[in-house]
Amino acid sequence: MSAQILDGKATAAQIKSELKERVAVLRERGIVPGLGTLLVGEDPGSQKYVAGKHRDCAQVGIASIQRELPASATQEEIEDVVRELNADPACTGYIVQLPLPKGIDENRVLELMDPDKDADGLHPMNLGRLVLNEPAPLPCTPYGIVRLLRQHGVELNGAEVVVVGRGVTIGRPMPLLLTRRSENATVTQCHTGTRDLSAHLRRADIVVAAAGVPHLIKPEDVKPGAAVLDVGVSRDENGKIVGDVHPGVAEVAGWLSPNPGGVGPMTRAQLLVNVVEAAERAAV
Ligand SMILES: Nc1nc2c(c(=O)[nH]1)N[C@@H](CN(C=O)c1ccc(C(=O)N[C@@H](CCC(=O)O)C(=O)O)cc1)CN2
Repeated sequence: MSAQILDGKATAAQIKSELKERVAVLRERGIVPGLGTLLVGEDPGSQKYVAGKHRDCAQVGIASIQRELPASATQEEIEDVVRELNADPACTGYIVQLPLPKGIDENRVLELMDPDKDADGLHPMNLGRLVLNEPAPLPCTPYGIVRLLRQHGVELNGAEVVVVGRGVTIGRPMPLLLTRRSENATVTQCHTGTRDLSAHLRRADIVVAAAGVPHLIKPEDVKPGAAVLDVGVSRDENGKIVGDVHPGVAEVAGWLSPNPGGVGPMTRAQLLVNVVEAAERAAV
């Protein structure tokens, strides 16, 4: 038996069509939501993701503000653009595409952002609000995953979830989201220091694989019927995506998110949700 597909492309398309209507309502009131992006360097993956975000904006009627700096940009040059986006009234929300080049203090850049314009939910103030259970823009990939699971009827309430990874965009915030009362899952966070990863994985009803290690999750590690989300992105010699999940997992899992076509489009859709919600909040 083959796993059911957690179709991120289709779910994201549905979210975008709802957002298009909400943006139209805002525009009728003279409010134009605008997403800013700051891309530093020439990483082809990051360039592709940013281009995708602006394509999505065009589809739903959100204005685009694109800022780019070379990989040689200094901390000060990057921070100057952040200050500019903070002050730009046309930019109602923005993101700094991560990772930033080596030698740049990413946390200092994130901290300098206006938390009210943080479309990624990664500003320390907004991550703190998530910890405190206060309203805040939610980190895009983790909330995209929650919506993808809900859309496909995967039960979160009481589920045993294993998150593999501890990065700032997914691994750290994912357990915070899943353990809220509204999701009510039990989460084990695993990482490169976990002694017996397979033992944890075999107990999981849901696996979120965000380690960036090609084919880390093997069929024999997965409980039959589990939902498996492949979030890892490595590239082969032709630039093709290789996920964290071995293709054989499709024969064991109950649900599987393809990669590409699973969590990536949901990350982008959730970004638009954050931009629209911020514009709606500001309009009241
Ligand atoms: N500021 C941020 N930086 C990064 C984030 C983030 O949420 N905020 N997450 C990742 C990259 N990311 C978003 O920026 C992202 C990853 C993947 C996709 C996507 O649509 N992927 C497609 C495949 C595209 C391809 O062929 O390469 C898919 O999965 O179908 C969008 C956004 C790190 N940085």
